[in-house]
Amino acid sequence: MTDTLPTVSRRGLMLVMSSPSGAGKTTISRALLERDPAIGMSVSATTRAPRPGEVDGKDYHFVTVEKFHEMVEQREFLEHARVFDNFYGTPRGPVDAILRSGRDVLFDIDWQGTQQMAQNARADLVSVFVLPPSVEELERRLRGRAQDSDEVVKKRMSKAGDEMSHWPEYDYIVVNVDLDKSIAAVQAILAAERLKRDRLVGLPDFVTRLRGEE
Ligand SMILES: Nc1ncnc2c1ncn2[C@@H]1O[C@H](COP(=O)(O)OP(=O)(O)OP(=O)(O)O)[C@@H](O)[C@H]1O
Ligand SMILES: Nc1nc2c(ncn2[C@@H]2O[C@H](COP(=O)(O)O)[C@@H](O)[C@H]2O)c(=O)[nH]1
Repeated sequence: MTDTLPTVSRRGLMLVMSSPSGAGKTTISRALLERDPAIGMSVSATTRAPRPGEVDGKDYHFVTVEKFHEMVEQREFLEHARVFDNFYGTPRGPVDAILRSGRDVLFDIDWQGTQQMAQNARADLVSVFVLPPSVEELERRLRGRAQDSDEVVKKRMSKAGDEMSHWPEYDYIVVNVDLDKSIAAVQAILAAERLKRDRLVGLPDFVTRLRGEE
C-alpha cells in the first residue's frame, strides 16, 4: 500500500502505455520512472534480438523461442503476444512483487497485451494510448532512432495504421508532439488516478476516525 494522504493507504495501479512503434512511449516511460520512485517498470521477455545499447534484464529479458514457449506453458506470463514476428510477454512474478511493495507498475505493451490485462484486472488498469503528431513524423522518429534496419522500419510503418485503430480501447490519449508536455500529461493522469475513491482502501477507516474527532 502507498500513502496518498498522510493516513490513507492506496491500492497500487497498473499503468499501460501503448502506441504504434516509434510514437515515443518508451521515451515517456523512462522519464516517468526517473521522476517518480513510486513507479516500478515491468520488464518484458522477448525473442527479439537486442538493439545496440539494450541491456538484458533492464530493457528486456532476451530469451530464445524455446524458452519463451516454456514460460508460456509454465503460466509465467500475465499476458503475451506475437508482435512484428517476435514474441513478447509480461512476467507475472515481478509485477506482483512491485504491487505488493506498494508501488504502481508501468507496462510498455501492445494492444493485444492490453486487452488480455483488461480481461483479468480491469479495475486496477489505467491505459494510455500515445499517438504521433503525423505519420511522416512517426517515420522520422523510427528512422531517427537509428536502431532498426530499413526492412524493420518499413514493416513497423505498414502496421502503424492497424495499431492506431485500437485507440478507442484506451482510457486516455496523448498526442506526443512536445515530449515534456507528453510526460506532464501522463504524470497528470497518474496523479488523478491515484486519487480515485475505489483505490483508497484506507478511506473508510480514515473517515471513521475523522468523524470520531467531531
Ligand atoms: N515528442 C517527441 N519529439 C521528437 N522525438 C521524439 C519524441 N518522443 C520520442 N521521440 C523520439 O522518437 C524515437 C522513438 O521513440 P521511442 O523509442 O520512445 O518509441 P516507442 O513508441 O517506444 O517505439 P517502440 O514501440 O518501437 O518501442 C526516439 O528516438 C525518441 O527519442
Ligand atoms: N503484448 C506485449 N507487447 C509488448 C511487450 N513488450 C513490448 N511489447 C510491444 O512490442 C512492440 C515492439 O517493441 P520493440 O521493443 O521491439 O520496439 C511495442 O509495441 C511494445 O509495446 C509485452 O510484454 N507484451
